[in-house]
Amino acid sequence: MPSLSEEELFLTSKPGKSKDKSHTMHRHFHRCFASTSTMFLWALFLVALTASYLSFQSFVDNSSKYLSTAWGGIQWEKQVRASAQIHRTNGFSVLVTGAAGFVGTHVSLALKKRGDGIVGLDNFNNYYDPTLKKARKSILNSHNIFIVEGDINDARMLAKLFDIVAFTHVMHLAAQAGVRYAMKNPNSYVHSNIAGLVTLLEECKNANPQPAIVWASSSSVYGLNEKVPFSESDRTDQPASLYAATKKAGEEITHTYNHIYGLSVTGLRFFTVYGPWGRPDMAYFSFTRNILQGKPITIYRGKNRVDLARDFTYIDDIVKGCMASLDTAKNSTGSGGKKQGPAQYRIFNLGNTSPVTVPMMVGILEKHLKNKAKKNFIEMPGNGDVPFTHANISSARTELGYKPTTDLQTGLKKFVRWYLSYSGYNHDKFVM
Ligand SMILES: O=C(O)[C@H]1O[C@H](OP(=O)(O)OP(=O)(O)OC[C@H]2O[C@@H](n3ccc(=O)[nH]c3=O)[C@H](O)[C@@H]2O)[C@H](O)[C@@H](O)[C@H]1O
Repeated sequence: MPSLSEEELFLTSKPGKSKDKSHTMHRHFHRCFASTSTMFLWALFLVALTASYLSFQSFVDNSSKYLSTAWGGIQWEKQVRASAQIHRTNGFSVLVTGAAGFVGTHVSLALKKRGDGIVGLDNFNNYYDPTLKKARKSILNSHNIFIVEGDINDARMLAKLFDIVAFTHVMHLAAQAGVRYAMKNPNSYVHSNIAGLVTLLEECKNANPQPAIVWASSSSVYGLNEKVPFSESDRTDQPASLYAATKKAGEEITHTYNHIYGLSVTGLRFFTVYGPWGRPDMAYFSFTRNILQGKPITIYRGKNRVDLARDFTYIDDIVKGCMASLDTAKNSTGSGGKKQGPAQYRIFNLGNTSPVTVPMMVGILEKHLKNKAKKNFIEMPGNGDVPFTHANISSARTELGYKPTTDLQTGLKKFVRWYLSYSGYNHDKFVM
């Protein structure tokens, strides 16, 4: 049986005029239906398009939930360029990652004050109160330093920055810090200290010219070592925390990029840095807050009630070490992602060389705060802490001219002055 055409399917047999009328009606109906079905197909197509867009978005969101999209556009590019402008002869143009962090803020200001160009980058995560990071950002902005809100895992954003500015240096300070928090949120350490580092190095290696890199490692890489003071040549293969392990991994990863791509790398092992605008998760900071609020503090002790000790290092000394590292960093040798010759690879301890016990640190705070602490002593939990740190700084002294000058008494006095002013305990204005 011959099959009926679509048109025929809609034509029922009615004689005469009525047939014609009905034919016309059916034609009209058919046209209507045909356009409805076209519309239906279009609607289906649009639904499918929207669905695939949404699922792509959710893929992007899921795979990069830390990434910010608060970048891009003509105005943004203008701000980046203006901030990177160099205002001294032979000055640098530096990308400072973690710029709204404790060390990042101080280093950015020091660079700006001497006429270097800086672009800051920070993801403003909530590891500790982002209000403090925003307050630091305001200070930086008031010194004409622009801070890009973004994550070092965002390769597109980094590529854009390197597109806009020929950075001479990268001061890489963005990291997941804190020794004990690594037990609560291990993935945040992998995200920032490993994945983020690799993403950043990939962009640095691709950049033309390649920047020289100075970055923050940590005294924690010495782990369970007992030989003191800690020297750069000592073993670093027995970390006590995941934080330490990721910093150690960072040293190996940067070495690889130095070896394969000719990136100039300087790793700085910071020793318990403290001072104004510091990190609220650190002991000296949280103890200060508790002492003022009349709350108890917990002081850890080692085996046989031995006091823990740290080579507390004042922020201004650390800044000098960072600046000297930038100043003495040789150019990277690669170009277009290819190594052209051997490049500089350095690691330095930046400590104070005079460890102080934690109870002594508390005593100094009590004096400056004119308040007694309510102390609870407990045995150090197995949470990644090490019993003591002590830096040998002879390498930094010889090669960087690094010479720490602030003892814990003086440094904590400055910190307390800042803290009282920042927290509104007094109206003494603290100027950076
Ligand atoms: O040099 C580093 O590489 C690291 O320095 C810093 O780590 P730490 O030296 O462990 O500083 P911090 O937490 O202030 O504890 C100080 C002392 O107080 C003790 N401590 C701590 C907390 C507490 O409640 N009680 C206590 O006794 C504690 O046991 C310790 O003995 C940075 O946080 C870290 O990011 C990294 O940069």
